[in-house]
Amino acid sequence: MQKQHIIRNIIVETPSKPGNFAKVATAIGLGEGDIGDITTLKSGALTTLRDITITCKSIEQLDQVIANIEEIGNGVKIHAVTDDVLNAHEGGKIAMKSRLDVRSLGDLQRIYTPGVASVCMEIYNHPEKANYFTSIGNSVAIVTDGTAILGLGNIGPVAGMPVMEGKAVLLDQFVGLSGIPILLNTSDPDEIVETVKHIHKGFGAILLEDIGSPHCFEIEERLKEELPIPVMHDDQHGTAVVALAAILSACKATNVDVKKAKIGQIGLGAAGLAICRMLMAYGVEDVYGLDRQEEAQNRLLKHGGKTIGSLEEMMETCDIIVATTGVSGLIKPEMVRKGQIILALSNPNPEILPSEAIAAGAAFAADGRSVNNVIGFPGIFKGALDAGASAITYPMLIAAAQAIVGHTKPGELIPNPLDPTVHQLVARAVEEAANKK
Ligand SMILES: NC(=O)c1ccc[n+]([C@@H]2O[C@H](COP(=O)([O-])OP(=O)(O)OC[C@H]3O[C@@H](n4cnc5c(N)ncnc54)[C@H](O)[C@@H]3O)[C@@H](O)[C@H]2O)c1
Ligand SMILES: O=C(O)C[C@H](O)C(=O)O
Ligand SMILES: [Mg+2]
Repeated sequence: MQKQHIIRNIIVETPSKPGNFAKVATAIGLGEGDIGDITTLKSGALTTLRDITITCKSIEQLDQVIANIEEIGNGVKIHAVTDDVLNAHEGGKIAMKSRLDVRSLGDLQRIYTPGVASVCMEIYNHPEKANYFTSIGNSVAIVTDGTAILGLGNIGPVAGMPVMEGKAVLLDQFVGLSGIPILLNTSDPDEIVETVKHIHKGFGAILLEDIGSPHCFEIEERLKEELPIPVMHDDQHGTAVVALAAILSACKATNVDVKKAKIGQIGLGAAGLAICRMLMAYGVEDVYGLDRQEEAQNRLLKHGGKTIGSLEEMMETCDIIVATTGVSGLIKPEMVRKGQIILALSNPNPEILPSEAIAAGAAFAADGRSVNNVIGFPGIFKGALDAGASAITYPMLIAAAQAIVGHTKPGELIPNPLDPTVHQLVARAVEEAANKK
């Protein structure tokens, strides 16, 4: 099991004189806490109250940070230490809400009975009208069996629900789609395929999330074949789109021809195999893969990739390294080659911290927080639904990656996911690519 990040909010009062906040920041830094958002809650003549978000690697480190701040004295006081991450999850992050108000009898008759019967019959007689007169075309089922929740492993679908709710929040806020988590009490491929087939009619598309390998491959393939709506396993193809985009941006910045570069993928599970397949579909000639499981390596060979003997050999051979193993700290700084591009994408902790990789000589380095499928999946689903596509194809995924690259600032690997334009651009590119077929 992975070690966790401890995120806490410290409410600190300081005398309203220059330099006092600097003392608090130094105390946090000396305890190796990482400062995030800072909100001034009160700015009085005598004292100032701030809410400071900090991230620590352990509870012991958090205790050290708190002790450091308390030691400052001279009017610097901690009022509270709160767990805002946990608080934000109270009651869950999503809710099914009505878009219409029911205020009068007329509303009731229009929205519900008897009015609704005529809409039912309209759809019965013209099934395609369900797209206009229901929310189906705007709804995405977020399906998990809980077998590969982030890099936390098989913690089950209920423990994975906060991730599924998170994906729903992102679909809503970035592209206006309704994401509805479906938690499966089975990880048997036959049962999953059967269940999704039975419930698909209520959805415009199916997003498979955090389903472990190798069963995720069979499940996605079968559902794609058997359902008339888009199905995409986000950990495979959403991740592959974003990894391709980051690689293209890094190559642009370093004048490297991506198709001629040697690219090494460590971890050939859901994300890793899809990244290799995406790179090969883009035209990269030398894609090398490494996994501790032989069957995962064989899968890559079947898809036309190459394997390599060891982690050390891969780090020596390849110009670009992508890692999706779920193993924090797997890549040691001494393995990094000067000028390498390193994407250590495992969440919640990367195979090597970007700062360590850069200090060890990498030209570009990023982790799974910045190179994250959040940049891809909302626009991919929106574009596919807007196009009325029955499937999500490689040309649509490559168009998504190119839209991301087109919106990336020089010197950066990936755009800011909070920039709403990027999701609109991805959606438009995917829709256009779908319509080209
Ligand atoms: N940044 C993103 O957007 C993003 C998206 C998807 C997945 N991920 C991360 O990628 C990681 C893997 O996710 P997944 O869904 O592919 O899981 P997975 O279980 O399908 O794949 C992990 C693979 O890594 C291999 N592996 C483990 N330790 C290894 C080692 N020491 N050397 C070589 N191979 C090793 C395993 O055998 C397995 O095949 C997770 O941490 C997840 O959070 C990140
Ligand atoms: O959920 C994320 O942050 C990205 C990805 O889907 C993952 O499983 O790590
Ligand atoms: Mg995931």
